[in-house]
This record gives sequence, structure tokens and C-alpha cells, in this order.
Amino acid sequence: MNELLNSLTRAAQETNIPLSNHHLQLFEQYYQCLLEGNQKFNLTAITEPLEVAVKHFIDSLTCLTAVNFPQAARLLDVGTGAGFPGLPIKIYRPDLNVTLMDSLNKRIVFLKETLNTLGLSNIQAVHDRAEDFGRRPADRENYDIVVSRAVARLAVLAEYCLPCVKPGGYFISQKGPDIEQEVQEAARAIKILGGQLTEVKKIQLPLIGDGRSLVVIKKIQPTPATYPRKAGLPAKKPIL
Ligand SMILES: C[S@@+](CC[C@H](N)C(=O)[O-])C[C@H]1O[C@@H](n2cnc3c(N)ncnc32)[C@H](O)[C@@H]1O
Repeated sequence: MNELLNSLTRAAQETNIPLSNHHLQLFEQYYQCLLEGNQKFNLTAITEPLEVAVKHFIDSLTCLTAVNFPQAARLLDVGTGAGFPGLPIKIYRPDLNVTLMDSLNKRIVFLKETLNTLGLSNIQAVHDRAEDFGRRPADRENYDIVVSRAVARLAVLAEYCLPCVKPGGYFISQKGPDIEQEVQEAARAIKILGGQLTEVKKIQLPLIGDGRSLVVIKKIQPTPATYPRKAGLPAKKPIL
């Protein structure tokens, strides 16, 4: 077995996320796309098989341990970059209807090529800014779950993501190990935008042991129509 599949299998066992041969085949294809795409699109500094298996693929799949993802749920990944965490989640759960969104078009071009290669259906890559996307009637409050990794501080990210979550749905923010201060700083934004902090789930990545946090926020009320504010404003003047 090659190094990627060997690492992925061991990491998945340790995390209690069983992977089928079909999953492994798709992850291997995705890895090849990442390596090839990296030369053209400059996608990620992480390219070693063990690191990609754990820090990209398994790290993405840990979102599935945060809340129940209902069958055929609509999932949005804000600032997906090279597809994390949305694409590994889709590989694992093909029943989900997934939208990968990013404001950088070259990442979307890469993702469209990759989705073609992997032959996945019910998944789309969309070029947009979160602030504009969240105001579109077709997308606003239309996702069961919104995920995001490494895009912005939580107070800013809440304004990017919560407007798209259906009331009753969840926003899962993937963060590093020391997140308490950032969560506190975002408390007002989360409340104003209609969210309620449910849990900060601590994760230890298998094989390498690095710590991560999943900040789980439930949407309990509709987001006021004034949010998200116009592009650039959430980052420039976060709700604090
Ligand atoms: C550091 S990368 C993280 C990519 C991926 N989520 C990951 O964890 O590997 C941040 C990504 O967020 C995107 N981004 C930043 N601000 C955004 C916004 N306002 N709307 C949509 N995408 C945004 C960037 O283009 C970039 O691809």
C-alpha cells in the first residue's frame, strides 16, 4: 500500500472514522490532483503523504464528529481554498449536497477540475465572497450546516457564515487548540447574528497528536437583514 493510503487508513482507525476502499480510491485521486494543481495554482504548503492524510483529510473529517449531519443535508464550506474541509466530507458522505465557496477564482478553477476527475455529483464550486453570497435569496438561511477552516477570526467568520445557516442548523468553525479568547471575543457577534454557542470540542489529530478545536454554533434565530454587511466591512470592523 502506498504511503498516503497507509497513513490515511491508520489515522482513520485511530479516529474511529472507518474508510472503505472506495473512499481510499477517491482520496488518492484527490491527493494526485492536489500535487498536480499545486504547481499551477499554489494551493497548499502541505504535500507530504502523512501530513496531507492527517492535516487535510482526517482533520476535515473531524467535523463529522461535532454534530449529526442529516441524510442529504445541504452543506456549505466558506473559504474552502483547495477544498477543506468540504471536499473530504463529501467524499466520506456522498449523500450530502455540498457547496464549496471561495473568493479566489483560481481555487475554484482547480476545484471544478478536481470534481470532474473524481466524478462526484451534488457538489458545486462557487466563486463568490461570503459577504455577497450570504445576501443572495437562494443561499441565505438555506444550509443545514456551514463549515469553515482557517479563513478569519471567529467574530468575522460568524458574519460570513451564520447568515447562510437555516434556523435549527449549525455552523462549525475549525480552529487551533487555544481558542477560548477568540470565542469570548465573538460572543456578541454570535448572539446578534442569531447563533448560540453549543460546544467547543477539543480534538487531537491521530498519528501526529496536534490539537484542534471545533467551535459548534447553533442557529436559533434568523439573522437580521442588515448582515452580512458589504464586502470587506466584517473584516475591517468586526462586530465586537
Ligand atoms: C488560509 S485559506 C484556507 C483554505 C481552506 N479552508 C483550508 O483550510 O485549507 C483561506 C481561504 O479563504 C478565502 N477567503 C477569504 N476571505 C473570504 C471571503 N470573504 N469570502 C470567501 N472566501 C474568502 C481565501 O480566498 C482562501 O482561499
